[in-house]
Amino acid sequence: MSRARELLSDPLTNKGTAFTEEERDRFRLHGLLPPHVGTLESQMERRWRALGALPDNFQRYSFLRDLQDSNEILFHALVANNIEALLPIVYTPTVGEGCQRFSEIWRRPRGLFLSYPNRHRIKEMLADPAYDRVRAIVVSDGERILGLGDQGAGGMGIPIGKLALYTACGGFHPGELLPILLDVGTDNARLRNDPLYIGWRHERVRGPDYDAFVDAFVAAVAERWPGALLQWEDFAGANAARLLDRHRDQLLSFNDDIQGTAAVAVGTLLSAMRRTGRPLSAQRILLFGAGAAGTGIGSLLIAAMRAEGLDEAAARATIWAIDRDGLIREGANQVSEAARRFARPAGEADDLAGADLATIVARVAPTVMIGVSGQSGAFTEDAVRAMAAAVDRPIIFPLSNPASHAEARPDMLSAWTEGRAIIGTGSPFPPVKAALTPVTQVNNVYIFPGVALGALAAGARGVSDAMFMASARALAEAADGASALLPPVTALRDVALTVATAVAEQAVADGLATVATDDWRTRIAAMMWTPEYAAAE
Ligand SMILES: NC(=O)C1=CN([C@@H]2O[C@H](COP(=O)(O)OP(=O)(O)OC[C@H]3O[C@@H](n4cnc5c(N)ncnc54)[C@H](OP(=O)(O)O)[C@@H]3O)[C@@H](O)[C@H]2O)C=CC1
Ligand SMILES: CC(=O)C(=O)O
Ligand SMILES: [Mg+2]
Repeated sequence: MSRARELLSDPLTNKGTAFTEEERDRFRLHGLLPPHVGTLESQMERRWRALGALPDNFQRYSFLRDLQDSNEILFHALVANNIEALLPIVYTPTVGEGCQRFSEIWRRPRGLFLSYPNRHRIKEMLADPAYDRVRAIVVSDGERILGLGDQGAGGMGIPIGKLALYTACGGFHPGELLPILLDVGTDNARLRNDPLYIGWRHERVRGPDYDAFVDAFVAAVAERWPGALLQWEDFAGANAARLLDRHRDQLLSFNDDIQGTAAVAVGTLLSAMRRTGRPLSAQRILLFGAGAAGTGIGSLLIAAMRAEGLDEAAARATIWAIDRDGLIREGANQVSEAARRFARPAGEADDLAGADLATIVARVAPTVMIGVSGQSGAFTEDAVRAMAAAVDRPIIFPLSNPASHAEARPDMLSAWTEGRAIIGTGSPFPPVKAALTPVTQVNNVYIFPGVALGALAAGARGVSDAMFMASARALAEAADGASALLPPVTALRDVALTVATAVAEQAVADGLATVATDDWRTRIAAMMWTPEYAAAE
């Protein structure tokens, strides 16, 4: 291929009409481009108009994915400059539909699909020199995509979307990022029977074969990119914590659904506490959904309360956890080991066996209710009214994604509580006029770009739980002065810098840093890339 065609076909080097006259002369681009020489700004304007003319957000998602695969710098400039409008498209909620319809809109390769039948070729697949610069990876096996369940190879939409935010918020150059999908099959029969499905048509590989595959993947990543960061994303409940525990000492890694979600939830609650002047330890917290996110939030809450002076038992006593078969009680439910930590003592709540949410709420009178169950409408009117009857300013966070799976809609929560509820949602919703406190988007996007940036800046040897606690505290502080509980999404880049600074400082305090500086904020800010064209070479 001629250098001219190479430059145009690689999304990292393609500038479209923005190639200069000098570059057109030098690389023989004349004729392959129309004569007009554009700028990044004029290109953004053209794409912005084209986006506005599309009929719905899914079409916009598809358009943006095409743009990312043809001109990556322009894609990132457009996203970074219009984050409020485009976050709901490249990320939740629209990315959910993007995963469900991934095969339908498949155009060009992006990232790596490591499929089980190719398990003997993992090293070979990672070896491509195009990946020499990789510093951060987001990996999923597609089994628990948002609240949408098993999306098989279509789950690749999530690593792609998360990494777009590594760039928009964390200032990573896209050439340093690699989305990976571990294709171990799918138990979604609709996908397997879809003639257009792009993944491996096989039931999910499980057990020791699955573990051996993931082991080989992790070993290959550690060898290919020593010091790189691996973010685990949207693995199903049974694998999420297990894989993190198994591999977290082997390479720099964290599970976003467990740890990132915990940090954003705790950070948002700490922000609420800073306003009310009441500590976390004075709350009664109801966790609805005790999977990866729920148990992660519960554990970090306990750590935060212990820092406020409570012992483990007293901290646990503030938390009531509900899973699929109701309130978790000692010896009464079939739940994971992580969820068992939140079981209410035997005999304490036997009368709540099989009780619905409204009955549990009436009895517990929670001050905080957090939904991470993926169950749309689970926060019923009765339950919310019962909460509002006992608490002046109930804190209610239906965090499940996408918006269609939220435990309640904020306008309904506000109506049922006469505007008193302090509301946080996982996905963005339209503003609610009647809400006394503006609705906040409580999403781990406030955490993961900064954690990755801070950990890599510090050359950290691991990501500790204390680093997540530091990120939660930094987030709460960054929210001071904001009208909602968190800064607006337009401030996400600054939030990532603040979080990264706190994470790097904590890495030093934990003895995990291999880099030293007395000014982390300046050092990290200087590392953050802004989308702009480089001279063609
Ligand atoms: N806002 C944010 O930043 C984030 C939001 N989330 C969202 O949280 C949700 C859960 O994610 P995650 O924890 O990783 O998923 P998991 O599957 O690990 O956990 C979901 C838990 O909810 C339980 N559950 C299912 N149905 C009910 C029910 N009717 N009542 C009570 N509990 C129920 C599940 O039980 P069982 O296993 O038996 O089905 C499971 O334990 C998703 O929708 C996800 O999008 C996740 C991460 C970040
Ligand atoms: C936000 C996120 O990570 C999730 O919903 O899974
Ligand atoms: Mg996730």
